[in-house]
Formats: sequence, C-alpha cells, structure tokens
Amino acid sequence: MNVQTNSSPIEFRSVSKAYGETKSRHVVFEDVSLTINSNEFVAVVGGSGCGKTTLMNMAAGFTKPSSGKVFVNDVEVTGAGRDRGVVFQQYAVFPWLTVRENIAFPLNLGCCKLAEEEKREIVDHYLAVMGLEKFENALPKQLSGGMKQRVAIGRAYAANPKILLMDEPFAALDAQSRVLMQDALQKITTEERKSAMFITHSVEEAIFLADRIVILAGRPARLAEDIRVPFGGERDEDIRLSSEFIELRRHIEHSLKH
Ligand SMILES: Nc1ncnc2c1ncn2[C@@H]1O[C@H](COP(=O)(O)OP(=O)(O)OP(=O)(O)O)[C@@H](O)[C@H]1O
Repeated sequence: MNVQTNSSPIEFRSVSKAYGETKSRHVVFEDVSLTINSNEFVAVVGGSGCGKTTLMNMAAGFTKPSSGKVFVNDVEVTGAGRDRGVVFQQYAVFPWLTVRENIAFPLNLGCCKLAEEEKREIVDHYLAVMGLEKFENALPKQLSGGMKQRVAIGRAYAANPKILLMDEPFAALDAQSRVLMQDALQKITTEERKSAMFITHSVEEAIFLADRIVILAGRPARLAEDIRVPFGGERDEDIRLSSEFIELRRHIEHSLKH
C-alpha cells in the first residue's frame, strides 16, 4: 500500500519576482518568506495577479525567482522533480488513457520499479479513495470536470510525492461539484498527510481545507498575513456554519479588500 512515511517542507527565502526589462519591469511580489512544514496543508490566497501561481511555480521548479531562494527539503530548487506532484486548474489528464491507466501512469514510468500486483493495489486504492471504481475503464471525454479532477488528484497521490502543489484545482467546477471535491480532498489529505501548497480564490475553500492560510496583498505583493486555521483533523461540512469559521472568513475577506 502507498503509505507516506515522511514529507519534506518547502521554504521560500525572501523571494521576489519581476517580469520584463527595465522600463516595462513589473515587480509581482517582493521579499516573500514562507515555510511549509512537514505534512502541513497551506493555502495561499490573494487578489488576481498578486503572484500566487508564480510562487507555486517556483516551488514546482517551473519559474526561477528574480531574487531570493526556494528550497525543497533543504535543497535549492533548480527544476521540476518527482518529489513534487502538481495539480493544475485545467484537467491535466491524458485523454487517450482510461481512468485506471491515467492513475497508473506514474507507476509505469521507468524509474518506478514496482511489481504488477503492487501497482494494481495502489491504483485500486486511489480509484476507491476518489470514488472512481465504476469509471475505471472510461476515457476522460466521458467524465465530468469534477471527475477528471479526481483522476488528476488520484494520479498525483499514486505517484506518492512528498509534496503536493495545487493551483486552483477546483476553479473550473460548478459550486456543487466544488464542494464535493473539497470533501474528497479533505478526506484524502487527512488520511494521507503530505506537505501541500494550495492556491485558491475561495476563502471558504481555504478555511475548509488548510492548516494555515497565507495572504498575499499589495502592489508589489508581500506576505500580508499568515493565519493558523483553528480546526484540526477531519472536518465536517457543518464547520462552515460555525461562528469561528464565519468570523475567520470575514477577517480574511476584509484583509483581501484592503
Ligand atoms: N511569463 C510571464 N511573463 C510576464 N508576466 C507574467 C508571466 N507570468 C505571469 N506574469 C504576470 O505576473 C503577475 C502574476 O501572475 P500570476 O499568474 O502568478 O498571479 P495570480 O495571483 O496567480 O493570478 P490569478 O489569481 O489571476 O490566477 C500577473 O500580472 C501576470 O500577468
């Protein structure tokens, strides 16, 4: 079984990012220092264009900081790596592979030496966790957006990365599917702890899922707040109606407006 035994933190050390040359230079964010501890689920919220995706892309190794450094497990990030699983907003599933084959994909890469039986067990596990057993032989074109995103998340977990990086994975879903996906992600992150960075525009989603929420604000953006979410363990839908939840939501939404 695919059990996580240890995870590695992410550390941004005083990172800044600017695009363009001198005259047209656009400083997106400045001097952002942030540590995501082992097995911690950290949501990043902030207005459009404040650099959330850019920050995540630095951890993924897709973008380099203009200054400052990013470390994964105390090693400076110089490129992408299999220790980091990435889930994008658009459903990044292989359209020519079935649901089962998509989830099995990382297990069939040359570097992954697992016995067939072991691979099957891992894929069966994630098909079950993501509620996709009945669709194992379906192609992505036969699935709804939410189901495709379940496949993408199942595949990311099957690869057993130490770190999960998720960039607005539910942004394209309707409100009802989004809540179902939040429940599914909440369940899997509680059962199989990993260090996670989760970008979202939804404050409610951030509070429901995260251990900590960081707010990027200003132009150029800076890390404006780092808030510990006061709900532990497995979270019930009802917490969304609690006064603590509502108060925290109000506080973050207020911070985002100012
Ligand atoms: N490759 C690039 N070249 C030039 N500018 C870029 C590039 N990538 C991003 N930007 C700019 O950097 C800023 C931050 O973009 P980014 O996508 O990181 O923000 P974001 O907070 O994730 O935005 P949103 O919430 O709208 O998705 C934006 O103004 C964007 O136009």
